[in-house]
Amino acid sequence: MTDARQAALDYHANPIPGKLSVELTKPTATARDLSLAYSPGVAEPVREIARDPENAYRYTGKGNLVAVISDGSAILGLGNLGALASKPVMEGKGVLFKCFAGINSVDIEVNAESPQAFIDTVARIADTWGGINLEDIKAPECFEIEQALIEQCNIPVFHDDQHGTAIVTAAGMLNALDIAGKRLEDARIVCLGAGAAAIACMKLLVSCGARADNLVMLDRKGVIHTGREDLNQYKAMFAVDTDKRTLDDAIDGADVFIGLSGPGLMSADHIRKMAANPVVFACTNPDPEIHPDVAREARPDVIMATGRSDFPNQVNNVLGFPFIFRGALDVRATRINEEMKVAAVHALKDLAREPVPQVVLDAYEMPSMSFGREYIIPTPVDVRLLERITSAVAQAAVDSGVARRPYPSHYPLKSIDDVYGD
Ligand SMILES: NC(=O)C1=CN([C@@H]2O[C@H](COP(=O)(O)OP(=O)(O)OC[C@H]3O[C@@H](n4cnc5c(N)ncnc54)[C@H](OP(=O)(O)O)[C@@H]3O)[C@@H](O)[C@H]2O)C=CC1
Ligand SMILES: CC(=O)C(=O)O
Ligand SMILES: [Mg+2]
Repeated sequence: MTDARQAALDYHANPIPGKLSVELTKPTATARDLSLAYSPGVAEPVREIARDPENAYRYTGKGNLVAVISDGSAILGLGNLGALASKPVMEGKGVLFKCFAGINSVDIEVNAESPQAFIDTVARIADTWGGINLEDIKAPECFEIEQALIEQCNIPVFHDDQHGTAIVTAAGMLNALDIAGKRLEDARIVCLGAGAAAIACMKLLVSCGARADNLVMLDRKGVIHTGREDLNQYKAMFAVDTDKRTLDDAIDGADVFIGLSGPGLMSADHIRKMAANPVVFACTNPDPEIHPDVAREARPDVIMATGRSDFPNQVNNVLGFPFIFRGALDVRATRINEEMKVAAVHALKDLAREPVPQVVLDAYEMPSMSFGREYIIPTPVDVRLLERITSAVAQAAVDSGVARRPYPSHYPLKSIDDVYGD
């Protein structure tokens, strides 16, 4: 067993199994405490919530509680390994919710025999939460599942692999192309993968200015072109009239490669065929489409990102979902709409251009970091993400009419200790 593998297993096993626990927020030491926390006192908030369901936000943890729900059908880039095997990732998302945005979460792994069974299961427990983060559910089922749950729930339902990934990818891409001296409108883009993350990323890039006819998407069978008869409706939106059939064909002269597919699928020869200053986002986790060292050796002019924490430029939805949910919860948004997503893109993109605080340099053991090839996007430990993205998302929710509460008077948030306000 490698040292890294053993270290990861030890981290999860010791000193107690798992990465999350539940904490108490009220005193429980005395008979009086217990009579308030449980019988008879607990009956009072029960009656209040039965009278008006909105009181659940006042008397329970609902307003700061997000369910992280998966069926384990697309766990990272590891594939369909089943609901239970997804639990370490879902606990991990809970860790990130808590440490970066002060949000409590519960992970729920659902064994569902069909998308409808999954939808029914989640819809029946939806009132418990302030929001629902769907995670690692494969395409195309994820699209139907998310849409149905958005329609059935009056809390935000957000498939992180789609929208969290798209927001972070768009922010990183706008910055990377700027550094490369190119415009999104002109960029020739190749996207390897045509699933949850890829479809959502390409949709958002198009709405940010990328031209659909400059974009080639590939799945396991190759280029998605208009001559194919095996395309589902989501892939068909990206079918182009082209004689290119393989990654080798498509990558020739491309400005951008985005990998949301599987490990090791891009070669040094592929990257050598790209245009000057190629932008390569090899975002499959844990092992990217091409290792950054291989990419840099083949193309010293590459602007390279991965989904991992151990290389520069981590393009990963961790930069999005904790802060997006924070903003949505704090204005009690009924949904996370396009305006909120676009606001998050710009907040994230703009923050990368500001000086990096010493605490971030210390966390990354770097003498310096500044906007450029090796720093196209902020790091997840940057506490300013909490301030900037959360404020932008909350404001967009208010402006677009999906907020049920006004813009929070305790914003901007400077730390997770401030999330409950005064
Ligand atoms: N960095 C980040 O923040 C994120 C990264 N990801 C990564 O993106 C990847 C996809 O996740 P997700 O979209 O949720 O999963 P899905 O199962 O929805 O989609 C996977 C897609 O990858 C394609 N694919 C798989 N193997 C190959 C191959 N050999 N050649 C071409 N295409 C291939 C599949 O093709 P087909 O349709 O033919 O089956 C499918 O379109 C994962 O590796 C995941 O780790 C996902 C979310 C966030
Ligand atoms: C980061 C993430 O959500 C994924 O790889 O699936
Ligand atoms: Mg995921």
